[in-house]
Amino acid sequence: MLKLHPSIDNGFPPASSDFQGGTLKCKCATNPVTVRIGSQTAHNHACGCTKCWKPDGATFAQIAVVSRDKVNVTSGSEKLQIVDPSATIQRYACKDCGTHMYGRIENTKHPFYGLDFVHTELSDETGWSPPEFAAFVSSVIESGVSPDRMPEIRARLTELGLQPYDCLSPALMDAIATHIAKQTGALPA
Ligand SMILES: N[C@@H](CCC(=O)N[C@@H](CS)C(=O)NCC(=O)O)C(=O)O
Ligand SMILES: [Zn+2]
Ligand SMILES: [Zn+2]
Repeated sequence: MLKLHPSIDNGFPPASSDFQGGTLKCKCATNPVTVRIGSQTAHNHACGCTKCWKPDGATFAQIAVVSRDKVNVTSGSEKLQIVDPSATIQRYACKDCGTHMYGRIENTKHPFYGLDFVHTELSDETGWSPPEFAAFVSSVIESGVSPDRMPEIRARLTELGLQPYDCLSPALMDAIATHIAKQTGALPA
């Protein structure tokens, strides 16, 4: 059976109204890193890229955004390290178990500056915004998935209601391009 992601394979519940967030916990049995997320997330999606953290056995990551001022490390901060300081998204991972706890953009000109990237399946709470689409689908090949399996993977994502894209969704790509056009002057600010 094709395994995309444990929070996706069996379908997913809708978001709870008035959901106020929850606490993400890494996979360490003792002294886990915990991160409090103080609001609902947005733009949750499956990501097939090689950089996003995936649970054991998963083909895709599941990742959402939340305002960076709603993200607070509540324990184990000494165990966090940035996976790749040169990446646009600085992913803070637990150095003991490898789980990515949040990703942050420090470039103030980046279209997504102010938003952190989080994996809400690391929380025990239910009610988080469900995935809406699948991004960077072709990139799973870079993790070793045979290209022959791509039709099956795209069909399954579509069946689950997650439209597959090979970059981000058109709405997010349009938002990025609009932000850049306003910076360059191609569109009025
Ligand atoms: N094909 C590449 C795509 C990587 C990529 O561009 N990932 C996207 C989605 S998470 C991104 O925005 N990356 C920025 C970053 O990793 O800093 C891979 O799989 O490594
Ligand atoms: Zn850990
Ligand atoms: Zn990714």
